[in-house]
Amino acid sequence: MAQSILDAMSGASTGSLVVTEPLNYWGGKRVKPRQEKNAEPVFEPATGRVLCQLVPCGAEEVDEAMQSAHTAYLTWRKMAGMERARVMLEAARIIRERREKIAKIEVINNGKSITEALVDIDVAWQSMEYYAGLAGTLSGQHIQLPGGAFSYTRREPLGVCAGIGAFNYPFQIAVTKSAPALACGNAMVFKPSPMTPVTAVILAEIYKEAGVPDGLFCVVQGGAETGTLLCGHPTVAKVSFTGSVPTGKKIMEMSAKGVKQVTLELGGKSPLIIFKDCELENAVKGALMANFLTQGQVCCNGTRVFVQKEIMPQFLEEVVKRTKAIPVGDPLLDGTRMGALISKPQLDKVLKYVSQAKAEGGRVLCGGDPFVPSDPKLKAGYFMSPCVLDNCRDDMTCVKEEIFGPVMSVMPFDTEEEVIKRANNTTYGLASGVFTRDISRAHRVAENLEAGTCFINNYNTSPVEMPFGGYKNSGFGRENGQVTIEYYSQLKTVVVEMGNVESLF
Ligand SMILES: NC(=O)C1=CN([C@@H]2O[C@H](COP(=O)(O)OP(=O)(O)OC[C@H]3O[C@@H](n4cnc5c(N)ncnc54)[C@H](O)[C@@H]3O)[C@@H](O)[C@H]2O)C=CC1
Ligand SMILES: C[N+](C)(C)CCCC(=O)O
Repeated sequence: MAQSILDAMSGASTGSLVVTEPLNYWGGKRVKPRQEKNAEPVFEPATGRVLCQLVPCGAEEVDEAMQSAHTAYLTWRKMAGMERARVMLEAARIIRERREKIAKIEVINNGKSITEALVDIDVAWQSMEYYAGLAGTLSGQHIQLPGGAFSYTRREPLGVCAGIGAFNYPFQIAVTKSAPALACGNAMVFKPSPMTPVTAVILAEIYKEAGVPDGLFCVVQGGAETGTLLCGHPTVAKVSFTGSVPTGKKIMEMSAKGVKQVTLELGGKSPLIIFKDCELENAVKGALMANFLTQGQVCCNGTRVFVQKEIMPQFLEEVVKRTKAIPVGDPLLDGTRMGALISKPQLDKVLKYVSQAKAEGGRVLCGGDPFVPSDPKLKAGYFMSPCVLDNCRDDMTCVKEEIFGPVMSVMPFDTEEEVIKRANNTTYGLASGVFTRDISRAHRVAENLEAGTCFINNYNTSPVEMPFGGYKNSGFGRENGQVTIEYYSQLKTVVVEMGNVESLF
């Protein structure tokens, strides 16, 4: 059943898919929404056509999903880590087997190129394999106490966790949150972004096929209101959120009321520092990777590109040449490297940042305009040409605010000391990057940058083994890597007396 829905949907091409199957999932099956009168259209970014209807879940539906997740949790938490691992490895195998189909649907819903979506799905099954591998390793400590007494610690699950996702990596975010959660013995109720509701439910079906108890991974659809219901629900032990800083602050406030743990993966305005002793071609490639993946809608993008003055002309010439050569268009074509932005309002917002940059003294070296592909079916898609802005200053809006579009701002610098100060002059702290051939400088810069990640001589690589998360307003908690186990589990101390109780009373 689940596979036949996927097979049918993935037969589509750009401009032809209409999704009518229910997008909620709990109790081991897709669940029809109750409040059809609240339906809102979801658009295919490449064509501007309606892809499906989004019907937000209300309190009753969220409650049903929670109960279903809690029931599954009671079974799942009792299973040995190795048993959970076996189920998760099967889920990883199924994702891998269906990678092309899932990627295709992700592209139709999100607008990114198929080349990128395939990488996203590969990262998803790798994440599942990685946390399956860790599921059997959860363990505690044995502590010897006087008189033969001792204590030991147990790493236990938290319970039902809520996951709230952004639109830019819909399937991958659902896996990045649920894989470590499930490995630790938790259940998860996940709410995707209302703009990208289609692929999370495919993950739910894959988990079911792999053998998780019904309800272990539930999907509820909706926007801010449904998200609020999740954060306030008494069953929820932890909220893991990916999205913007303003929403992250609200999530934290709401979670505080129930003393729920939170992980916040928020936005950024990351610096990429290119020294004159770098290998220029790699630095240029790195700058493109730091700015143009997923049409620039990536939280950890290095959008403030600081280039040492002496190499500025060569850098600009090369970066502009390569940016102009990026093939923009139908995201399902193999040759396309940049697809459509997520929505019309997002496209308008990004274009406005470009005009404002011009008004504030920036110079557009290329792109920054709406792009209309020649294919008639793409005429109403949300495309723009990737943009390089020169002549930027630290006080310009395009340098201070997260644009979330394909816009690179370039600024000159003189010295290491100066550039570190300028790079850190932001409330964000998600990522950073440095290109240099001087290894002492590379590590010194990495140490001094206030960010959760520093890439040396590359940018935006994302192996699942390494922790990812923010400093400052970019959030806290980590995703990926071993450390995430700590964010999805809690420690119990068991104290064992071997002698008589020495009472003071
Ligand atoms: N650090 C990270 O890992 C990542 C961060 N982001 C950040 O996310 C932003 C873009 O994503 P968007 O989807 O536009 O962000 P957003 O903050 O508008 O929405 C994110 C999610 O929160 C939900 N939501 C909105 N208001 C809510 C509320 N009051 N209570 C509960 N849930 C609520 C939305 O429905 C959506 O599922 C950018 O700022 C970007 O930097 C995006 C991807 C990764
Ligand atoms: C996959 N990667 C590293 C390009 C981006 C991951 C963070 C995000 O979801 O925006």
